Amino acid sequence: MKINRVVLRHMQMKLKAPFTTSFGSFTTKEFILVEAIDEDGVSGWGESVAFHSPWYNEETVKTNWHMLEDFLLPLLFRAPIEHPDELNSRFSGIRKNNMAKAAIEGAIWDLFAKKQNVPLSVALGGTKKQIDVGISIGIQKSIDDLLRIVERYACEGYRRMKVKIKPGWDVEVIRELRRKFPDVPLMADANSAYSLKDIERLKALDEFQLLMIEQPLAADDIVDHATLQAQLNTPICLDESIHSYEDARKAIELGSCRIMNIKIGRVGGLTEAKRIHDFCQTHHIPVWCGGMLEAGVGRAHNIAITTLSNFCLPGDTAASSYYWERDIISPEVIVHNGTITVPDNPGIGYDVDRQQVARYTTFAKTYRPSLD
Ligand SMILES: O=C(O)CCC(=O)C1=CC=C[C@@H](O)[C@@H]1C(=O)O
Ligand SMILES: [Mg+2]
Repeated sequence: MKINRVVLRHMQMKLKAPFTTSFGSFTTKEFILVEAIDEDGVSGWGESVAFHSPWYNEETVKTNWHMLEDFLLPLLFRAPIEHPDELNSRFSGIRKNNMAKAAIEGAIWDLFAKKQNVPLSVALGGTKKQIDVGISIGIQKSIDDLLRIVERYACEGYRRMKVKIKPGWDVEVIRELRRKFPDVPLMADANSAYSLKDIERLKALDEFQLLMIEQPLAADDIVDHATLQAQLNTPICLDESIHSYEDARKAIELGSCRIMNIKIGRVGGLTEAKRIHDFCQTHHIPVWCGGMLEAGVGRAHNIAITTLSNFCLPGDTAASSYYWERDIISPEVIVHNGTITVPDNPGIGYDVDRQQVARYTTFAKTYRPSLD
């Protein structure tokens, strides 16, 4: 594939409801939409999941734009691409900045699948035609508000409920949830709000048959998580701690987790996500696809990777309508009784709605290979 040009668009989409975690709350999602166009005029689409501020990891919308403009696109334009797997090594001289790498790599994977005339899921080696999905619910003002939201989405058939916890909003909240929903598949995401000093409080969650506790300790830790997992019956799931195949290998070797949340942007792209998936599969560690409040392009990539066989727990890929008044893809992502039917059109499988894209674009810039 010879890339003729890449368009970066800075997007702003208003969330239907504020998203609150132990770090704070926001109501608008800013992100970069990447369109890579080849010499035949075919477009591949990617979406950066970096937030406006560095609360989830060290990347932001602005750092991603800088990395794409000054480093990654010049490397992309340097030579034609036979297969998207090449980009991992082509970008290997750039440290970290995984979300920026994943944004352009995802666009190239979409373009590659379209050129092969196969769905992205098939190009990745996925086999599932339907995927089970869960829903992630931010911290609410009251337990009653949380119970009402869980009730609504359990009735809609979502296969798993993910609620946020933090010190002071944990044991009592989970107890009330279990009282009202004794059988609903339930997990808690702590977003690193605890330390080993809280071990007794975290052990108290063992009585509630949670599917997992996600990222209870520091975002860059795998050692203390191993100490904690040895004392918890509930499986620990790592999210923020896992940035690469190497991190996944070390976490499994140390026994830091029994489940892994794979986010394409956090690990640097679909190629690395697939490597981690395969490694976890050989070590009997189930994985699921985390979410980053993606718009439709990122959501489509998440659906495609979730068709790999070891994605055996429901992920955070809810319907477009859970986040947006109008998404940027057509058709939008629909969840029916907790499942998504995997599109079988070429590439990401959804059309990008250019009218909606234009509506949410605040500014855009086109990049071409330099003439030298
Ligand atoms: O995209 C979704 O619906 C899930 C969003 C979500 O739960 C998260 C996004 C980013 C950081 C966290 O707060 C949390 C997560 O850890 O997965
Ligand atoms: Mg998480």
